[in-house]
Amino acid sequence: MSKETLGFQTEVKQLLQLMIHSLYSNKEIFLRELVSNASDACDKLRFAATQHADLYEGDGELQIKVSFDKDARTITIADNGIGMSRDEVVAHIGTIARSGTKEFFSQLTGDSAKDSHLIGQFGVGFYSAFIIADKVTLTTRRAGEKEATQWESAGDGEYTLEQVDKAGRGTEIVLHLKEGEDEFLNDWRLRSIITKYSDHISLPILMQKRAEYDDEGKEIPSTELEAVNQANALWTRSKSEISDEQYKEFYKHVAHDFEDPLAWSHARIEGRQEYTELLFVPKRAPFDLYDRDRRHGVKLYVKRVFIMEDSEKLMPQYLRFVRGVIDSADLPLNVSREILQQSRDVDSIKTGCVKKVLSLLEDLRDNRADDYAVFWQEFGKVIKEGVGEDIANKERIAGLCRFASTADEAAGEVVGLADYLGRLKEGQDKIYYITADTLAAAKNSPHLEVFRKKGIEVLLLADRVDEWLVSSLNEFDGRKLQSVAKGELDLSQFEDEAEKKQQEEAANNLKDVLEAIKGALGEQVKDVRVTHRLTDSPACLVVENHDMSANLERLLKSAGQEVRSSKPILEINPEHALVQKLKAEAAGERFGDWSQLLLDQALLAEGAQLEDPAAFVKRLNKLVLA
Ligand SMILES: Nc1ncnc2c1ncn2[C@@H]1O[C@H](COP(=O)(O)OP(=O)(O)OP(=O)(O)O)[C@@H](O)[C@H]1O
Repeated sequence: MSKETLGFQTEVKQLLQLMIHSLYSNKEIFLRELVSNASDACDKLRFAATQHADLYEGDGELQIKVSFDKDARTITIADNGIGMSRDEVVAHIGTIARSGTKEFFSQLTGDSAKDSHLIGQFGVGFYSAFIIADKVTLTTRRAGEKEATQWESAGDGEYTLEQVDKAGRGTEIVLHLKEGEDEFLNDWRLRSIITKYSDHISLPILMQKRAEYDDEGKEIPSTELEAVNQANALWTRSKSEISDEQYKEFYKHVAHDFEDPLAWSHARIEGRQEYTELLFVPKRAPFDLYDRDRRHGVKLYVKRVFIMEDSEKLMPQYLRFVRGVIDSADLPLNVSREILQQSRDVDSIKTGCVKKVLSLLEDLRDNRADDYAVFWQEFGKVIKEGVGEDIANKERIAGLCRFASTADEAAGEVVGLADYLGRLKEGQDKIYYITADTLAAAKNSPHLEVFRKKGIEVLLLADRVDEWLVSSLNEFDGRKLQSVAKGELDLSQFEDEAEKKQQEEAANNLKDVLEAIKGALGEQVKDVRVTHRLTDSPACLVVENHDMSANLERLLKSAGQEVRSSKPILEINPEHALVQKLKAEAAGERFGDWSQLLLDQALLAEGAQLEDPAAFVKRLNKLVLA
């Protein structure tokens, strides 16, 4: 087949530009990325060969070779891993086959200073070659196939594809260096980059042996190769032999991340199941955190043979940001996805690893508050999913959660449930919260008025996932969670006799008016009653304890779900001037309008949309002008 020219996907062009700008000051990472890909390709071959040993084709020793040619001004990275077929080259190199990519790139502003941090969320990979090269030639032969494919591009929007001959399987990448990048045509420089970033790779990374000198000081060039790295899998070494730097570099390799991790846990577990886990918490959420098809999770190895990546079997959804490896000593090597789905052994590994991650996060929470704040900012909403998802660990996960609160509102700090319990008022036996669709709506909700007055703290829940969280968490540390917008409010333990008496009288005085309002509003409300929740507002809405909150109802409706509305109860503030006015107008012709206004403003205050806003405006104007 003759040479064909194809165009890059638009996003690839954008990625290349972004990368060259944002990574120029750290350009040596191209080698880490290419070596990392080569090592993944060898891992894949090793696994494929557990089923088809002939894939090794007499070239059994997996390795990566790095070389350079001063005269040609090229650097070559070659592996004898799985290689790629022509179709795979088109699919993987020249296209970014990740859903959400378009949306991600639409966030770019074109201002490289502003955009440069975004590259970290995306990962750099193969294209990082173009930071230092103005032409890249990739030649690859898929294991088990005869034909090889050559891909070549100057990174300017197009690439060529050609069928070629290649001696062995695997991939060879030749970088033709840009003007001014000659510092990389240097044995010492390349070796030190490999040691810095890729020492932990479990395969040997080979380079030509250093030149020796004869007695007369003449160079004897050697054609022998030697390993530049330690070439044993990092997680198999003992903790005391691994430096923080090495852990960080290993993380960047497994996670394809660009930044250091926030924390990690490394342990060898013995007992019913024997395995090693090395798990990392990233510092930043990837752009596709909420994408169901996202890739890159925890990698499963069996006796150091890579089996697969990104298995939900190894980490629950709410810990989907965790990266790293689990290496089992007991699972069979030819374990398939299907077997994994049902394996009890895998379940017990997962249970153990989840506990490790939770301990790691608790440690972060208790001992590294600033880092925990970073973590919470990035992954808090995902962790909250865990309260509903992981019943066995519900209480621990709830203990990790942070919420906005009415305590110290000015500081805008988020608080944990344990902090809340530590500040309970004398006689308080519940954890109070309010849900709303924005923090502002929660904060300004009329339901909080009496709590503010009495100095009782209320948690302000405004994340979508919060409704799910509170529906799964009835209590924490033995204390019930109670919505301030649900049920009859009983704060009698905080009230003195005089207050109680006054409330009773107020309710008695308004008895007839309550009935009249109820009559005027008809089917719109379940009941109308006097409240002690309010100090400043005339009215608010509540639902019964077992009913769905109005906020959840709105969330479900906006997600297109059909929900049976639960009728609210209108509670009115006997002290408020508007209510007093209503009482005075009880027999008047405007009573119906006043009642409707009371209901409508209570709805607006909790963030609801009126069914007939125009009628509301008309009614309001009529009453104002009367
Ligand atoms: N040396 C190689 N041998 C075989 N396949 C490779 C090789 N290098 C890259 N690939 C294929 O190309 C794909 C894209 O590589 P690229 O480095 O762009 O992204 P990645 O490594 O998958 O992820 P990230 O973008 O997060 O780094 C890889 O997933 C792999 O399928």
